[in-house]
Amino acid sequence: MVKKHEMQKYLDKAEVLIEALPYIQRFNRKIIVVKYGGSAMVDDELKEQVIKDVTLLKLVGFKPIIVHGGGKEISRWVGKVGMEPKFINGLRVTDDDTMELVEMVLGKVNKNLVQLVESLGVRAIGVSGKDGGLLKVQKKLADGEDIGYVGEVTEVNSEILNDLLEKDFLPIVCPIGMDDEFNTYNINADDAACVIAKAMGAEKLAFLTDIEGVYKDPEDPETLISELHVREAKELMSSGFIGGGMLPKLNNCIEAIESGVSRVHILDGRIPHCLLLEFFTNRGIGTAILDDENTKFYKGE
Ligand SMILES: Nc1ncnc2c1ncn2[C@@H]1O[C@H](COP(=O)(O)OP(=O)(O)O)[C@@H](O)[C@H]1O
Ligand SMILES: CC(=O)N[C@@H](CCC(=O)OP(=O)(O)O)C(=O)O
Repeated sequence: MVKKHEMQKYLDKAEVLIEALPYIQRFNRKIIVVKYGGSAMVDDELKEQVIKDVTLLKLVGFKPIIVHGGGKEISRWVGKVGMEPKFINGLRVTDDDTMELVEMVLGKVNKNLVQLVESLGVRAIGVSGKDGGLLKVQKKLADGEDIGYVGEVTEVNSEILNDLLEKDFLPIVCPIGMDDEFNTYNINADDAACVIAKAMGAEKLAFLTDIEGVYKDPEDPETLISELHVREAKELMSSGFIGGGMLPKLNNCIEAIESGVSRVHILDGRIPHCLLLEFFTNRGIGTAILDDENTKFYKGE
């Protein structure tokens, strides 16, 4: 029996569940792409919380697909073997040796995520973009410069992911692909998440990262932007205040919105259960990227 003085606690829990109801209805059977990267990946406790959130999304009837990164872990291993990690415009310069390391590290990250999801009682399948020709690529240049085995996705074989979802698996995608000659390429995980969200007709694309969201000025935490229209995002990209890994991320947000993904969000993966907070409460967190025509408030619709 619930004691009288404990009743409020239980009522509060009931309130939280009721608040989630419209969101559960809205995203029921909808495809949600979660790009998982940044430091939320290197902290074991946070990692477990993120994976628990995604499995919960699956169990309440959404169709999540995880696309993971692992850039920090790759750089750690690149350093371990005595090489220096190098990036241009947020993309890793990838020579033969680096490519080998990237594939080894991302393969390990992929299976570790599969293991975590399986341990929570949800069936997961880890695939690399090589499997079944999931991600076909061509060489990607950075400002016209050749940066090695870095791929730009030219084709997504969405049939594989649709089949996995159909059979109720949670697909976990590793951002590696092959070109027409079957050479292996390293794909920025934000790029991979964006093309997959587009090809799968995802309702929502959420980028989990290691910062609160997009800042107008990254030196000033007061300038966090909670709602960013595509037009403003493009202006911001040319302002010089967007740098490093935020460049491909914001570019992909714009690309996803312009290709019809309804909801695109950058979330702080360091906040425990940020995905649940974003999906199931009235309070938006992080930065929502919005269509220019969307004049309504993101969470107030
Ligand atoms: N204007 C900006 N607002 C937010 N982050 C920015 C901005 N400019 C550069 N960044 C950097 O982008 C990083 C996020 O990109 P990245 O490290 O590639 O994340 P992930 O590994 O999650 O893909 C932040 O940690 C921050 O250092
Ligand atoms: C071409 C390129 O830059 N590939 C990325 C792939 C991993 C990644 O994107 O990881 P995060 O999302 O955790 O940064 C890299 O080698 O770091």
